[in-house]
Amino acid sequence: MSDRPADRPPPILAALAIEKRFGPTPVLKQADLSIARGEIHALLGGNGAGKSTLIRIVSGSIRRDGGSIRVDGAERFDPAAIAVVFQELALFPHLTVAENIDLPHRKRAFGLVRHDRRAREAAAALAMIDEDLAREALDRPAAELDLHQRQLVEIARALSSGARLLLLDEPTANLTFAEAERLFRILRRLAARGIATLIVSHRMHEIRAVADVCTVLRDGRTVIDRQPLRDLRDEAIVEAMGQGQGRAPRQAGPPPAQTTAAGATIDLQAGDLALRLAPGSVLGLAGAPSGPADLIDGLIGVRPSLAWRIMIDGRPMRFATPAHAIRGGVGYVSGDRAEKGLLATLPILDNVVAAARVAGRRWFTAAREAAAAEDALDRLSIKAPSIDALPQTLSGGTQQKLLLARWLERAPRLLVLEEPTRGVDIGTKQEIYAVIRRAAAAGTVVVWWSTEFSELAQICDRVVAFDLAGRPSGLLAGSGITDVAMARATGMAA
Ligand SMILES: Nc1ncnc2c1ncn2[C@@H]1O[C@H](COP(=O)(O)OP(=O)(O)OP(=O)(O)O)[C@@H](O)[C@H]1O
Repeated sequence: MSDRPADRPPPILAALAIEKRFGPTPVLKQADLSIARGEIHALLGGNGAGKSTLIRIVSGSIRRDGGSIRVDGAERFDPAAIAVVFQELALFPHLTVAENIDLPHRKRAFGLVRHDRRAREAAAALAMIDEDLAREALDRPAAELDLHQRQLVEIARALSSGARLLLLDEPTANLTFAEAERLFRILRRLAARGIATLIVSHRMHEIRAVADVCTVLRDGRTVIDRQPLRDLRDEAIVEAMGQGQGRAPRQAGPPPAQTTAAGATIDLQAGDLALRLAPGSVLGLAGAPSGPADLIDGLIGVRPSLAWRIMIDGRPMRFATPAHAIRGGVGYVSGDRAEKGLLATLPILDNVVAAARVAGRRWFTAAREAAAAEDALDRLSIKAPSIDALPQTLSGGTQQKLLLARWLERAPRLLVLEEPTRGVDIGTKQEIYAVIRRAAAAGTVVVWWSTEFSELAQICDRVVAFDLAGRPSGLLAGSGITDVAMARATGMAA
């Protein structure tokens, strides 16, 4: 049946002709995914292409409607062989790291609990990943670890349960530059021991840095099936995703319809560092969250900044609440879409027009709101069944685009962006950059925090770097804004 040479082992995973529909909507249409032992495999595709759905099927968390899955050539396999490494909420915070690693064994245990042996096994699993972490963290509650460390503990748990394929869905979205590098080194080390990884990422430079081969999904179908990345140029991949030149994004759209007097000058001062943001400036913020978050909170009216004095048009900027800030011409795209961004119980329409309503103190739906929302969805290529659907039915990256869509029709005086491209696909990132450039051209001052240094380097005039303690540690400008300079100034160099 197979044309595989007899001496080559079967792939660790062969998922063939996978089909899935949600209600009447087909989401996976004969998708194939095949992963060899010990390879790092990138699963690529635009927002809503079906990547997360395929991962959920392969890991057994949802059922497929069609197709077959084999692990090591067998249809019956130990589900623990394939493990999803979640980013958050997968560890019990009050249990120690060792107990968390040990948890999956408990449900299988019979007879005496061999406590010391278990502890040794947990230590060995974590040491395989990071010896320092194994030495100092095993007896600490998981709650004390940072996100990156928790992710490593989860990998250790998967390995100690017998996983031979790790599934990582956008694992670097909340990591610093150095943490992402460290994760990749670990994945490569595991690959050398025969552990395969499937990684989903929209960051092409990361994919190139870590993965060997890729599979590309487009509209639920496999359009590139397990090709070595070195044989594929970026353009070919983007084209296969359906995001090449032919897609003609509506970048050069009309100027924003409801122009809030753009053209403010903002002065920022922290200690010796003073900078003036003239209308149309794009200021990047780089570094661990605490520094950028303090400045951002001050700018959007959440609470006065501890470190920064903020003036707008020569007067101290003090908004009592975020609603006041919106009315004062401040736009904000939160990086935490679940907590601070999306109105989860309200339809897409309300999410898109939320800013306009707060600014105009309107709370009812007008026909032109629906038209504006449709237009915003169209402009950011947002794939949604209708403007009446709830945001939860959208893919992760699509939800992110929804937050930005609010500001497409307005030209705020100041637009504050927190990781607006997190989880957003390559084609749409370019559209978002175009939106930022267009807002700046209309006189909006843009302040933009991103952990993806290469995008700050592409677009910003200046970048303030923050060190790991949250203090401003450098100001970069023009050609001085490089990945390396930012990594160094933020203390995130690998
Ligand atoms: N529970 C659900 N009900 C209805 N539709 C769903 C559900 N889950 C996913 N979908 C739809 O399935 C499609 C594929 O979503 P999926 O999350 O797999 O995409 P993705 O490729 O992972 O996207 P992203 O890159 O944005 O994370 C999307 O159009 C999404 O709206």
